[in-house]
Amino acid sequence: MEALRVQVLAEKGETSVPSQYIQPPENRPQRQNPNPNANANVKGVIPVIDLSSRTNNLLDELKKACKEWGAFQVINHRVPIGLLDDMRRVGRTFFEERSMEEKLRYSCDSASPASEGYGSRMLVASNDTVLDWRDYFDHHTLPLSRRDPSNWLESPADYRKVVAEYSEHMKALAQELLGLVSESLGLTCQCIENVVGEFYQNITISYYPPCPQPELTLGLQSHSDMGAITLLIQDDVGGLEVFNNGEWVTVNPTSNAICVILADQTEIITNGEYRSAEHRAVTNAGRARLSVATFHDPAKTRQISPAFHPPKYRPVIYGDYVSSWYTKGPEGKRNLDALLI
Ligand SMILES: O=C(O)CCC(=O)C(=O)O
Ligand SMILES: [Fe+2]
Repeated sequence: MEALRVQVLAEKGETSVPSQYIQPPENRPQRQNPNPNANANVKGVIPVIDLSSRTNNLLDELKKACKEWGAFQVINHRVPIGLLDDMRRVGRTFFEERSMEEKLRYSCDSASPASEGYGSRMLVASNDTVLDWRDYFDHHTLPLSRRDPSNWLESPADYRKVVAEYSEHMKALAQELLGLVSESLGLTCQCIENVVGEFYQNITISYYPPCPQPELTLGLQSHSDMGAITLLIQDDVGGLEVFNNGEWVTVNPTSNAICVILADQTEIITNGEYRSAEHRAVTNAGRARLSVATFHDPAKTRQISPAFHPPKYRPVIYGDYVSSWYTKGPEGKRNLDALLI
């Protein structure tokens, strides 16, 4: 069980998924509307923000996106597109070009949550949670004191260099975005970053093998991210969905865009002015999908509290928040709601 990876199941060529992967009916993805245009009229489209437009409009657009969605895509973000492609390329070689024996040498410690390496289960705790149709490789990238590139792949030859460069660019973009988010609320540019403190950054490559029963499964169950801000890139397959206005809306895969997902600590710091985005990944029967999520979190010892008065959330030590998330599971947003005053 420990070593079980979704990719192994997928490669067996079964026509049905094991029962642990079957979602209860209320969580199953809706069947796609056969007419995509009909969908577009009803559903919103996740906002796309051009970061090169340094006008007042930018802050207005950002404010609207954060308020209505808690997620948006950015373009013209100054992260080299070649680096996004490189990150996808080196990540894909791990899943598609290494033998299972080789891959398992990088297994994460399944007994401790969020440990670095190759894994499949987001949660350690209970036996009765439905499993995600996903494998992943997690890298601890920042602060440098927790970075040990010897835990990362050695090949392709540029793997570690790409991850290190990608980490740096994502950190800079996360800082820029938290600055803009702060300003859009009339706070000083540094405000949110000052509450978060030094970034604890993880880069997680997720790999969703084709699934024989996509209508019964989820690649990743509905959740909001725990930390401050997540920056995500995906390939051209698509599968990331954001919950908005009672509906699950697909984030269009755009190879040069970066998807920004506000996470729970940003909701607390903004005193609920901006909500963290509930999102999930759906599977498909045809093609494997790859995404790379870069999480920016506070230190476990950091106390997070709202930057506005009167506060609507109780202060929380980030490490306590994480423990409760791993114990209770991410379903809905009950960890965050528990802090509401
Ligand atoms: O693969 C995706 O698109 C979603 C990944 C994600 O939400 C996560 O790792 O927290
Ligand atoms: Fe997420």
